[in-house]
Amino acid sequence: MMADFSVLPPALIVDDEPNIVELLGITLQGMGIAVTGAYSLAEAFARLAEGAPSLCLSDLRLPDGSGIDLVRRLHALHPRVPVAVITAYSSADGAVEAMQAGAFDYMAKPIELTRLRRLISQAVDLARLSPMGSDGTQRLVGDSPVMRRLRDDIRRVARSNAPVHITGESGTGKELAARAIHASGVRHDKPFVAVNCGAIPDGLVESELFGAEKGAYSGAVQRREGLFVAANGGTIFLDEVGELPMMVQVKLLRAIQERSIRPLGASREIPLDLRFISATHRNLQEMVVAGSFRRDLLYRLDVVRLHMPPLREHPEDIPQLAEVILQRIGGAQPGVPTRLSAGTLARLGGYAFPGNVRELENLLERRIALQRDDILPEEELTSSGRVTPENSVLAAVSASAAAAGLDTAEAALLRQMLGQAGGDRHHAADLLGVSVQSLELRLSRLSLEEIA
Ligand SMILES: Nc1ncnc2c1ncn2[C@@H]1O[C@H](COP(=O)(O)OP(=O)(O)OP(=O)(O)O)[C@@H](O)[C@H]1O
Repeated sequence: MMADFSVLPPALIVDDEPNIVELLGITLQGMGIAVTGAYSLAEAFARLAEGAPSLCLSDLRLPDGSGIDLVRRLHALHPRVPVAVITAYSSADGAVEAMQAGAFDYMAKPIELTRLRRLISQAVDLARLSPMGSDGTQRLVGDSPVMRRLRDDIRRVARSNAPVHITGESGTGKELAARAIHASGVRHDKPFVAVNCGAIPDGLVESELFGAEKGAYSGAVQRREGLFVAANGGTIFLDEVGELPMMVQVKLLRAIQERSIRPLGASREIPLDLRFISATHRNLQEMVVAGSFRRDLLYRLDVVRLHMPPLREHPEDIPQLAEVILQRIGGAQPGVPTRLSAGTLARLGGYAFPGNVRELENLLERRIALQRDDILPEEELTSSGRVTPENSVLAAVSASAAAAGLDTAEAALLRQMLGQAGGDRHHAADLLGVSVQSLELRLSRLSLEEIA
């Protein structure tokens, strides 16, 4: 779809080399975007004071300072204005710092026109993305403060091409988060390719990822496109990236730096326009120290970090998660309960879930497969997962509320259960395992009658 750029304010181009300002200006104008130029940091600051540009392209090295200061200033003044930096060719030095400061992307000199046009189109798409992004975070269930913050972080990082590294225990939703980043950004209509780096035999990783020409190695009976090329234009999600063999780590580093790959046995490079998202449940810093993961690769992958909290740190999300999962897996089967009783929820809340949300899913799937009611027998919650009272569900309803006193904790629990019951007192009483009269008495004692 051809965008209508005419309604945008001018783009700001900052470079001390007039011919670069001219080249960028001509390209932008050719795409229908008005431009304004600045030849120093001071001049750029003066332009910003006049108003927000639609987007900004700036050299990193300016005569009176660093383009990173401009990125910071722009990000602070107008956080939704996309800014990209132009780096010196050899090393793309400063690119990682610029993206950490808020640049959505970078481009190395000498400037390649096809790439410049793509960068500008992405910047325009970003400038037009609604404040909340095209929201791909709905599938990440949970209203706890950590989950809300996570969804905000995802929407924020979705407005950039910077590589994201997702850490977190197994089953915490790292892949779900990667998909949400992709779905919330300007690449949402392009491919998302997930690769489990640990699941590919060492000898095949290179050809699987980068592709191979027919006959490139013994056994290569036909040409292989490779997953990077399959994902081109979109996002590649490298799960368990710590499992990559050293030789492939070198090639991955090159692919990120050069933005191109050469399939095995091929004579030419293929240009790449990819967003990299990686994940691991291992400690890559430790692997770097142990010599099994390249420090320079970690530096390139870990530009923006997202951490997925283990389920035991937000047990207050268990009821909602259970409901969504039950609806998803049991929705088609008549008679399958889509809510759990208060007793079951309390037992689940007292469990540490070493396998996190995936374990909760498995547990609920088993219940449905066995066609049992929603009672989870003690023996299913293995002793390894048992937790201490301080992170049980009742404590977790609101640890801070509990600290403020018993009444506050009770009020928080009543609010939560009424919320879950959609305001239905009978249902809420069921969830709590008390009579409606008892629930009403408690509500009245705590002056909460109005919330139901
Ligand atoms: N917040 C959440 N809301 C809804 N479903 C979730 C949430 N977190 C995880 N899940 C579900 O739990 C399962 C495991 O999630 P996912 O595969 O993304 O975890 P992971 O961290 O990538 O696991 P691993 O490290 O084992 O690859 C998936 O079915 C996913 O849909």
